[in-house]
Amino acid sequence: MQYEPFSLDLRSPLSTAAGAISRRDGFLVRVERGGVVGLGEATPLPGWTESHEDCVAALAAGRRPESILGELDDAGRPSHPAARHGVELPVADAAARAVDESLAAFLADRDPPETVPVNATVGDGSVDATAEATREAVDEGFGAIKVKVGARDPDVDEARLRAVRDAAGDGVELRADANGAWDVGTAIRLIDVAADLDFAYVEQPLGASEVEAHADLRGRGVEIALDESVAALGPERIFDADAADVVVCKPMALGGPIRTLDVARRASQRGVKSVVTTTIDAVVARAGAVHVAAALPDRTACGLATGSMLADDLAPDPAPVEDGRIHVPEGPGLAGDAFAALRDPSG
Ligand SMILES: O=C(O)CCC(=O)c1ccccc1C(=O)O
Ligand SMILES: [Mg+2]
Repeated sequence: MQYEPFSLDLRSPLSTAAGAISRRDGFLVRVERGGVVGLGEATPLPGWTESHEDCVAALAAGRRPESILGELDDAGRPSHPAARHGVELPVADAAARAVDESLAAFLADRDPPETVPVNATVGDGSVDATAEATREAVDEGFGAIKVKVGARDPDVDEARLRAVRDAAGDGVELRADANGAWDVGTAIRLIDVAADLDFAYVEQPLGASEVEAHADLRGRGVEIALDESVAALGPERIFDADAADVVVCKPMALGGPIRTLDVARRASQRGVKSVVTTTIDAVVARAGAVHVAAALPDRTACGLATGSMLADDLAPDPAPVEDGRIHVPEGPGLAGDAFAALRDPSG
């Protein structure tokens, strides 16, 4: 196993209620299996994964991939999800390449679709900037748009939600992500506005640990999606409390593509929908997440249109967004020969 660090700036910071994300520091990982080099990526984001420091320590030189895969916490969840993702992805990539299948086909129970629908991500901004970003997303062909809320006064967020629906028109699926910023009173108020505007879901209205309170917010005419809660407490806790209509599944936070698909399958068995998203990852992890989305048991727009947020990347994107959809790379593995230069250990 080899890993090398990278650092990528965002074109402009993504402003959220949990702070702005302006740079992504991670690791490109290579694992060789039976003469086949698999590619992976570990890009930690505190709040969803271990710290950068803990990720480095988990990947530290000389560690065997198997030991990283097996490192679990008391609840049986990966203790270093980003590092684990950095190992599980190349192992899966190499295995898929060895049998000449795309990663999606290798992971899925059935033939994966050729494309997956994705949502545009509109960061926090003024009412005008939010409306403008929404119009741009509609013009680009997105059929689903997620807007970040919770960073501003609730009156302003209410105006922003109305501006998004106005700018998007009736046919577009809308989502709002508060990143845990609201108290129960504010959440009820904004959830009722979102329901009135026919939003599909509100993501993480309350703090990550507030499982029961989230359960109480369901059934108000807009679905409740959980993201930080899934990363912090694990999916079982969410399922057991009936706390979510939708679980946000970030492969980087859940410990890899196979783990993520396992969570999505368990969700589906419980009637809970899954949405696969990135933590604004580089191109290798994004491609991995596209394959996971293609292998999902149900079809919902995923939060994978994050590549354009980066000013630079590790390689050209083999899975760009077109008309609100991403074409799933044909393979073998992650992206056929598209990542050949990254696979070369001397490069
Ligand atoms: O889901 C999306 O549309 C994009 C991904 C996204 O919003 C995100 C990106 C980095 C960290 C956290 C989040 C989040 O969903 O809260
Ligand atoms: Mg979120």
